[in-house]
Amino acid sequence: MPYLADAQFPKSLMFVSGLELWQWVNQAKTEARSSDIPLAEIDWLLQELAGLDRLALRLESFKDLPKIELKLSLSELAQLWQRRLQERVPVQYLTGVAHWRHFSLKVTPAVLIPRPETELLIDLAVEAVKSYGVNPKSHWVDLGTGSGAIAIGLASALTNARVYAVDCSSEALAVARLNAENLGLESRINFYQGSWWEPLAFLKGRVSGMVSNPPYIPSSTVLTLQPEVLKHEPHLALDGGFDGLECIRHLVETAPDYLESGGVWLVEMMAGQAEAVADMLDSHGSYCDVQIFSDLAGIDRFALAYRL
Ligand SMILES: C[S@@+](CC[C@H](N)C(=O)[O-])C[C@H]1O[C@@H](n2cnc3c(N)ncnc32)[C@H](O)[C@@H]1O
Repeated sequence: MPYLADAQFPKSLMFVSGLELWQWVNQAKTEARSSDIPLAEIDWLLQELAGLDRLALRLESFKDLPKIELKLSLSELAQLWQRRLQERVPVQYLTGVAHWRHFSLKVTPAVLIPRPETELLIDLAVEAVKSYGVNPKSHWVDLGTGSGAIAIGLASALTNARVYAVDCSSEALAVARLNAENLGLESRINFYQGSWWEPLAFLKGRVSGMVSNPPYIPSSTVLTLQPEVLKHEPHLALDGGFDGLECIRHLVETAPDYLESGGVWLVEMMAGQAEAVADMLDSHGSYCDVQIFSDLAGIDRFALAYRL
């Protein structure tokens, strides 16, 4: 069976009894425990595919329902679950949906599954606008947009901004465009295929904010990642070259040509990279007020600076 996201949903929905589904859930929980997969992932599957809410899943109250609508048959659900167990396919690729901030985003294996820590980039951008008087109205860019998560977050939070989203992958851009359309934000975001700033020459000197979650994992570390990431997420989204910093270094070098004075440079990075990134920004000569912010786990995760 392909990813659910690739499959056509059947024209008529499938029905199972609450008891049948509950029995399947119990078996799936046993399998999850022995495969070291969080039990919450079964809930995610059923929230998407059976329309059950978290409370019904936690209290198992769905067990008493005479019939539950599924988006696929019970045997297809079991097949999807086997792909999770055996091939270690992330559940978001199986359902085709990832929840990020208050958005439901389509995801396919062409895009990185947007991570919870990345959500904070939007708050940092909003804070920069409020506290440092960065222009909220003009041009903001999301370089390496993937699913479009950051561009969508910026367009939604900075209601007067125009957002320019770039990715070198045409497949990723197709997903990002669809997400923007589904959320009614397509008129606020322009999408470009190309490498980093290269398609945005017309914005030189006029950008208020650059936000990016570039590939930042050292090439040799990529090969050691858990199978969910290594086997299923796009390497183009992960591999940051020999020291993991190749893309970030490029963004430090190139952004000054595009940012207006006072414009913000904001990037996500990996644990252990903060000092090197702060040094690059400090020693470049085009930035001021270099700051490092941590994520909710206390890891130094974001670097922010302003164009002099
Ligand atoms: C870590 S992912 C981030 C995706 C998304 N912004 C997010 O935060 O979930 C990095 C993205 O950068 C893109 N990318 C890699 N090299 C690039 C390049 N030279 N120019 C533009 N985008 C690039 C990848 O295709 C991928 O979508």
